[in-house]
Amino acid sequence: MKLYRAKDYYDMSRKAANIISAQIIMKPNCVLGLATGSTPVGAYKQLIEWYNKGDLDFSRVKTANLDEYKGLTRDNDQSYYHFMKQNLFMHVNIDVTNTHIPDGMESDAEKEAARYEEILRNLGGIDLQILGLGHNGHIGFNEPSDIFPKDTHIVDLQESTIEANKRFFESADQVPRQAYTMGIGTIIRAKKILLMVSGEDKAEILYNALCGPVTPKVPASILQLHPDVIIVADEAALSKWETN
Ligand SMILES: N[C@@H]1[C@@H](O)[C@H](O)[C@@H](COP(=O)(O)O)O[C@@H]1O
Repeated sequence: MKLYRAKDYYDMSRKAANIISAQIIMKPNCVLGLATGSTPVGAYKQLIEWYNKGDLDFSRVKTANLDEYKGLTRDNDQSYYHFMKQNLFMHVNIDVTNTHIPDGMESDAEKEAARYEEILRNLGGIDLQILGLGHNGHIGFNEPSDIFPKDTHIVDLQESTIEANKRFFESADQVPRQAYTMGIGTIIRAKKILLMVSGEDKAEILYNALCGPVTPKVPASILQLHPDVIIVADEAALSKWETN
């Protein structure tokens, strides 16, 4: 596990974008596992800037997103499909047929989970998986549980996640109660993982995830067992680390 300390959110974003760019430059047809949420937005912005300068080419890059809310149409401005379009895809030369996101409108959960796992298999595995960290230790939408879910599946979102994500919606009532997410097994099959963490509100969970026991009660703790994890966290997110 490699830990890169960043000064603040901006510095974290640039460091993470450097790691993503290196992946694209070294393997132009790489498969990127993408994340949503506020954490990776700055890194995506930086990638767009480098693309506009002619430094990056996304034409052969393939992507697979971690998760999607169940019941939101693609054009709903809170869907992760919409998020990816707005924050990255529409600004770079990526081929949309090379981008994959679970279909939130598929009501048959087993069918959607199987379809998404097959897509991931056909892509030949994820070269670099980008992750953010939920306040309860979730990665993707894998909520604290008694087991580490293996494959893509449907989840009931926990109250704390609904509460954390309501800032993107008009009210908590509008936050979907379920989502499709890659499983923990799906995530750790990625060859390399980049975990981005920013802010003091994530300090305690980051510390527990990386220094506490490996347990499905803290889903991100599984990362301790992955052979190639890079963490880019800012000083605020590392504050608990320093006092222990
Ligand atoms: N499903 C997403 C995760 O993929 C994300 O990493 C996490 C943290 O979000 P944020 O970066 O906004 O703190 O919560 C969301 O619920």
